[in-house]
Amino acid sequence: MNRLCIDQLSLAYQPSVKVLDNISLEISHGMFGLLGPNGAGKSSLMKTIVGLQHPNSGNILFNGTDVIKNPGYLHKQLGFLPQDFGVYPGASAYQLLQHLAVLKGVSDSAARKAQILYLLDKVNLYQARDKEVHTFSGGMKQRFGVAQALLGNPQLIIVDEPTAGLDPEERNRLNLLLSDISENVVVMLSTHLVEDVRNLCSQMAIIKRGTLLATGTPGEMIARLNGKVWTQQIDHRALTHYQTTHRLISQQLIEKKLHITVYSEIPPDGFHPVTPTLEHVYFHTLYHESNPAI
Ligand SMILES: Nc1ncnc2c1ncn2[C@@H]1O[C@H](COP(=O)(O)OP(=O)(O)OP(=O)(O)O)[C@@H](O)[C@H]1O
Repeated sequence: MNRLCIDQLSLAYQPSVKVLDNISLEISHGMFGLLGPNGAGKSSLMKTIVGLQHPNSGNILFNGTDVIKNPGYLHKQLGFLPQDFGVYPGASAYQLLQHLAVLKGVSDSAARKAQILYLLDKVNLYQARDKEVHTFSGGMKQRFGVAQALLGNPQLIIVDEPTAGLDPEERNRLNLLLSDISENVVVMLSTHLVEDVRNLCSQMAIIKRGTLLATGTPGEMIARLNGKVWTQQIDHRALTHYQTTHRLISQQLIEKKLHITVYSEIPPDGFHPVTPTLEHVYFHTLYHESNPAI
């Protein structure tokens, strides 16, 4: 079984500005979802794991081997899709994958060809295999990026917002592919789509300003909110009042009427209970777990 252990990892791009602050995570095979708002440190964590950033302190072990000291050990087993994935002009999808597969050590030419065609089919680019990648649409480039990350049967796959910019059909296709692959390998993905984490991930973490706020299985994290989420339709002029007197999780307009959802351990006056969702967990964690003032 593959296992990634991150132990007390800290990173600062500039002295005294910590982008990752003492992060510890134990991740086994399956899909691991990393949720957090813009600037939380998701990409920085991923870049540090793959060796593109050197941490200020802490350890990263993959299957027991220290990958900060032995980056070569991880690179042989790693597939990575960065957020800003660039491509060389002039090369077709097939040629570029061929080149990248050789770099990844897929030395048998028949196996290499079979794997490239399989992946092109899986990411729905088989018909476009002879087109130059730099002419692809944003969504096609993203799908190409996922294909290159899967070359060479990696044991650790790290994908930074893999479905960003994809239409719903392509998003589903990629999610299914990643889910299939994650049966035996570790797939870490960052996303802003709470729904994707709920549907796909067996483990997850929420980070904010470089700090780990919560980790667990989506089911466990939702269960912790059972009986503690309440909703009510309110007059929009009363919103400020509720913001100061209740732990607001979300506000939503439904047919032009303002509905608020709050966290409370006892039934608040005028509210009725709702079944908690991962979105409630996410916003409750972001707004209240790091600042349980009210
Ligand atoms: N190379 C860098 N030099 C200096 N600061 C950086 C660098 N890269 C990221 N940062 C800062 O580190 C913090 C975390 O950024 P990061 O890109 O890791 O967040 P993120 O959670 O991936 O955000 P997003 O969801 O917007 O992609 C931000 O404040 C960002 O400005």
